[in-house]
Amino acid sequence: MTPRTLPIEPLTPEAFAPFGDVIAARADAKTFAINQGFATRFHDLARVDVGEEGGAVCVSIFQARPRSLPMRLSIMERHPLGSQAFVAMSELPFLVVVAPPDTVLDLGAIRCFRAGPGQGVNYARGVWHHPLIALERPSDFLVLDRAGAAGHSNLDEVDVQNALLWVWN
Ligand SMILES: NC(=O)N[C@@H](O)C(=O)O
Ligand code: NI
Repeated sequence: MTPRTLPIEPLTPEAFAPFGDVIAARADAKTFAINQGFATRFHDLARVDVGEEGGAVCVSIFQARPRSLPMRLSIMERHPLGSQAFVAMSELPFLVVVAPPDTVLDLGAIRCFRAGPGQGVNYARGVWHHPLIALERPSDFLVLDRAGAAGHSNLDEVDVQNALLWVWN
């Protein structure tokens, strides 16, 4: 395999649309002034899709340790029964590595986005992604994904170390 470095793309709703939603105070969001004008609601930003096979929304915090760059991708995973959202609770950037939700991972279709301060992502159900890639310092993430009955596997994984896919800073 020839080593390949993935370009790091800016995270925009349009570019990320094949993989899910960008969770942010987006310019294209439907907004409402609420709470007597003391807040603005950026409405309905992401599709939380966890109902397959009796699933329910699960709200968690991931305390993530930063990865060091350059980094070779190790694994790609997907959750066939539910979406998964990550919203940084710090002002730090993080990397989002994704591929389309085909049953078989397409190594050539893997893309890397950089989520900036104030941005989060919601992986649509079945979208391939690398496990959370936090940067710079330990940081917390709010995570919304699927809680389901035992015995319903919601995780497909592929070891991609031999694909020699790298992300640099
Ligand atoms: N293991 C776990 O819950 N996290 C992964 O699904 C991930 O995408 O980081
Ligand atoms: Ni995941």
